[in-house]
Amino acid sequence: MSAIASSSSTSAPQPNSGGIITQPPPPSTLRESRIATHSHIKGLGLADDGTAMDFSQGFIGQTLAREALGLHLSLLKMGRHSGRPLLLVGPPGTGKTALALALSQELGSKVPFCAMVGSEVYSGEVKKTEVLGSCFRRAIGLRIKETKEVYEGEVTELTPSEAENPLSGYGKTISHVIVGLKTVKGTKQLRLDPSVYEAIQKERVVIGDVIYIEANTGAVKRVGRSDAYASEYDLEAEEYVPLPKGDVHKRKELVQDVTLNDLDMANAKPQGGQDIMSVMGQLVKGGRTEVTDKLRKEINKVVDKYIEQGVAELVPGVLFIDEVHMLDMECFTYLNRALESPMSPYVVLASNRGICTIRGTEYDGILGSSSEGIRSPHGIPIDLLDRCMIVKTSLYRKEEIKRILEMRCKIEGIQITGEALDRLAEQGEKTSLRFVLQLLTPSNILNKTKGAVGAGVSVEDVLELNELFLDAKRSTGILKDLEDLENKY
Ligand SMILES: Nc1ncnc2c1ncn2[C@@H]1O[C@H](COP(=O)(O)OP(=O)(O)OP(=O)(O)O)[C@@H](O)[C@H]1O
Repeated sequence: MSAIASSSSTSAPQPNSGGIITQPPPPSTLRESRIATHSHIKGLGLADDGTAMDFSQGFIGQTLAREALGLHLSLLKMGRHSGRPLLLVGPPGTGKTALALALSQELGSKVPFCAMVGSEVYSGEVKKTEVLGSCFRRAIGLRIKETKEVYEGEVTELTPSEAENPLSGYGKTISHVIVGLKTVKGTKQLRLDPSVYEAIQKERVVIGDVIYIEANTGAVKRVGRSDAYASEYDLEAEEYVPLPKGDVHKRKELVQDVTLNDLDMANAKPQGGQDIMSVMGQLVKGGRTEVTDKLRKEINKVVDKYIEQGVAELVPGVLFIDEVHMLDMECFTYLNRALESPMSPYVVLASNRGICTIRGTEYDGILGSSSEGIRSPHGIPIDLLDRCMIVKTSLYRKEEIKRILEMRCKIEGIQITGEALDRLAEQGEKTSLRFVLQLLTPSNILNKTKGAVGAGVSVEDVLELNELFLDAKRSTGILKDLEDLENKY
């Protein structure tokens, strides 16, 4: 019988010998909503000599900006970003977000990437600097190598055992679960705590999967599907792994990629179960419920110790702040300080504004006096601007817009005629790339509702859409006309 059978292991992460929890919760860097529009971007599309290829990895045009980012990428890979943020400036819809994403893709999936929008810092509940702080920590990775005692093998049996619920008298609960594990060398049957069963379910483990269970925490990790099942389907996205060698119960070197924010969250949440005794226990032991500066400092100390001992390695990632002009003076002061910290990620800022007021510097004084505030390029204080490496993006030509539209049509499965594409590209040159990209899906719906059979979205559909939707320029024009009319009478 297993040693963990009797231990009160829980699926909640437990502290390790260093006193902090290193078991990663689901990655906190996942943000998909803003990424979908950039699904065609797969990288910067640079040749080996660093020059931008005409059309590669989903990127068209913007060659100078791509090459500049390529150079930054090399600096980053050499670990020499030296706290200088990169600032992307240019008109709306010229690919600043796309460039930042491409940079993160070039760095690979193991390097954390955290994207935020400047206005996200404003909330009634959380301090602005707190939001910024947690984003900074989301963008700093830690690769931890630990040798742990594990039970590893292919699952041959998974039998939960039910019992009467002792608390309510109604319904049933799981009293334990029997898991059979097989390796090349042998097999073992484990009798495990119900919380481990929860962890098994969370990982969606089924018979035939290769898993390991950490002996002292009960954490379960699904490695993949056993090789023996490889011929089950002709086409599958499953990752197949060989049957583990050695004993089921062994010591194994595990590599975990976590972010500092993951560690903060895992250590801030109360540990233990939901029953009354655990809750009381947490109160007595001072169970923490929020991430405080003190907790972060404690974690930093342990992380420093790990790095010194060679157990962990710091992986600085990328923090992307879009619409940076939305930050205010307090945030910029925080940014300046955070950039100088030795644990700073690579910061990429983006703004589509020209000279504008820095938020937080304007005021309505007493006795009716007011100040317009400090005006600065891109709404960024001069001292921070001075530190930035600035890269400019420029407007697209008709031909480039046409190719980007063509690519998006392919990805979204939209059929469109050559003339309609030409028309949209022409319009994009006069309005913006984003506007015409946004017209693609509605034009397809319009075309389908008409029941038109043929080559797809036509010029008529595009013209009809133009009556339904206005671009920014036309909308401003209409407002101006109205104003003139009002002034006349
Ligand atoms: N050079 C390019 N090649 C391919 N697609 C592009 C290119 N530039 C922009 N796009 C696409 O155009 C759309 C708008 O670009 P993006 O959101 O990156 O612009 P932005 O400069 O960040 O705009 P804003 O200033 O309004 O935030 C996205 O779908 C993006 O993927």
